[in-house]
Amino acid sequence: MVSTGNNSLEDSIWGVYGVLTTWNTLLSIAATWAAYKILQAAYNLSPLHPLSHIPGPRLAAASYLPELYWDVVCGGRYTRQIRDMHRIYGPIVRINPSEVHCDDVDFSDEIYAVGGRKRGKSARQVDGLVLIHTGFGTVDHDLHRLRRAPLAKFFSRSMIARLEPEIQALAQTLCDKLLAQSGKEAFDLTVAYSCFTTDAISGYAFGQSLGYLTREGWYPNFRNPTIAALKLVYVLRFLPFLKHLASSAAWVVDYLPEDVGLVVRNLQIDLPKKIDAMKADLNTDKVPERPTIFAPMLESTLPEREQGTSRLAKEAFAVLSAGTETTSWALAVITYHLLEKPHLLEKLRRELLEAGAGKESRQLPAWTELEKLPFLGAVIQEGLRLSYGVATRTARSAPGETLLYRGEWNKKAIEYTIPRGYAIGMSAAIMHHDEKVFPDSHAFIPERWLDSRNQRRKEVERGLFSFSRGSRQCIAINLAYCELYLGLAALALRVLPRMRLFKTTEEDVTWDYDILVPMTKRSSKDVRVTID
Ligand code: HEM
Repeated sequence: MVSTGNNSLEDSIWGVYGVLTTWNTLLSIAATWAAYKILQAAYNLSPLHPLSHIPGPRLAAASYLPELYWDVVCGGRYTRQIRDMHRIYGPIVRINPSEVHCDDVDFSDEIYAVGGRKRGKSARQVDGLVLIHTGFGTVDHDLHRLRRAPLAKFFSRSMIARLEPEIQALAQTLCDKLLAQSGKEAFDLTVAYSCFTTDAISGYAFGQSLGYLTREGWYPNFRNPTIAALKLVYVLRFLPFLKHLASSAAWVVDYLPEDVGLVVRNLQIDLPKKIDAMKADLNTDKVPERPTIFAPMLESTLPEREQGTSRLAKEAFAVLSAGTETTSWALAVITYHLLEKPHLLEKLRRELLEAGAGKESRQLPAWTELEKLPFLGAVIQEGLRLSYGVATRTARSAPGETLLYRGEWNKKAIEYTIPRGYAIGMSAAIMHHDEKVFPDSHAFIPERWLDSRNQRRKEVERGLFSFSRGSRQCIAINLAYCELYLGLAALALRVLPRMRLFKTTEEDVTWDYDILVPMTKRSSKDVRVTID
């Protein structure tokens, strides 16, 4: 059909009209959204808001923009801003429209309470985690208790004591592998330690270790993919729907970079397979060769909806990722300082030798004996302090109580109420530099943990926040200490005297930004060493 001139003019007018209408609609939506946000910001700033009495920057009280800017645009730098806010506004500050931050260790037992006092997690904090439906990622107090109970038994002191021979053996394998680098080029020690901690937790939790220490070289390992996943935390906090894309990644696992593929394969393929096999074994009463983390979850009184394969796989994966980076980074920080200050290493070795450990011996004193050594314990505490564990704030909310803070600021008494349900948190990266508790806080000084009788100083111990506190503190403190005591003792006796730092300075172990865990300057190449 041939169109007339009138028709094409009419089409053009309708076309322009269509475009204008679409633009108008989009503009109206944008204007409505902007008006809504302005009204919301006005409410956040008004005396009507339940947090209006808490001091802090006005922009942070009005909107999440400062947090978005520092954590997403600048990459994990809001904790530093929060630290600076405390210097201006005091120990209690409002850091965003719905959250308060505290910098007073004396209030920590109220925020991280135990003994039947309910503590939820902040929903915004959990939104950044891919590991939804895990204990770690659970907002509600009661549901968290239900999910944590079977795991807590698995990580009890008596269970970990039974694991000691295995950790001893792994510590020696780590030393063998490090010594085999003798005369070779420099390598990344952080990655080597991560292979040790990954083998320990994977062997214990899944019945079969990932075997990174017995493989040639240090790659692939679990550190790189864990860091890659954690880098998304702040983006997901602002765009939480994106985390659901992760569930489709199993389809493309063969095309992903090797280390990212490793995470996806574990989470989406290998762990669900193990769980299904374990479920089948339980149905046939087959006794597993050794306990795994799945047995207590499947045999517990968890309701059936909590025992789905996908949820259990995520829970197991959370344990794997929480158990590797924290402990290995603490070991790396300790190693750096011992190599940088040889008199501390000498002192530590002397203590170990006096306790009966042989110079080149592969047999260490028992974990319980090592725990009695004051200087070894002090070195570990100081390493935990300067490695922070989780550097970012870990907020809690009290759904059933209003919290009352009483303290002092600028020599005046202050008092604030934190209304029920509102998140309030503390950050290890800030607390561990409280100069009142840890004078010269950036320096590595193990002696600060000991008094003149070589006993631990209680007031200093109270300042350590590495494992968090209360009902949601780290579930695997026993395992972490077991790895640190045995790993460090073996290293100090057999490897550290032959280890040299390579192009590594204090900057390479100093917190610069965070992605839950602390990160050093982006240009850093981690702790690199050679072996004589
Ligand atoms: C130096 C070593 C470690 C440090 C500093 C550390 C630190 C922490 C912190 C601060 C939390 C609380 C996080 C929050 O409040 O959101 C936590 C929770 C947790 N950690 Fe650790 N951790 C360490 C080792 C381990 C190990 C070896 C494992 C694994 C076996 C592990 C498994 C977990 C789990 C499962 C949770 C969640 C507990 C819950 O929500 O109930 N951690 N850890």
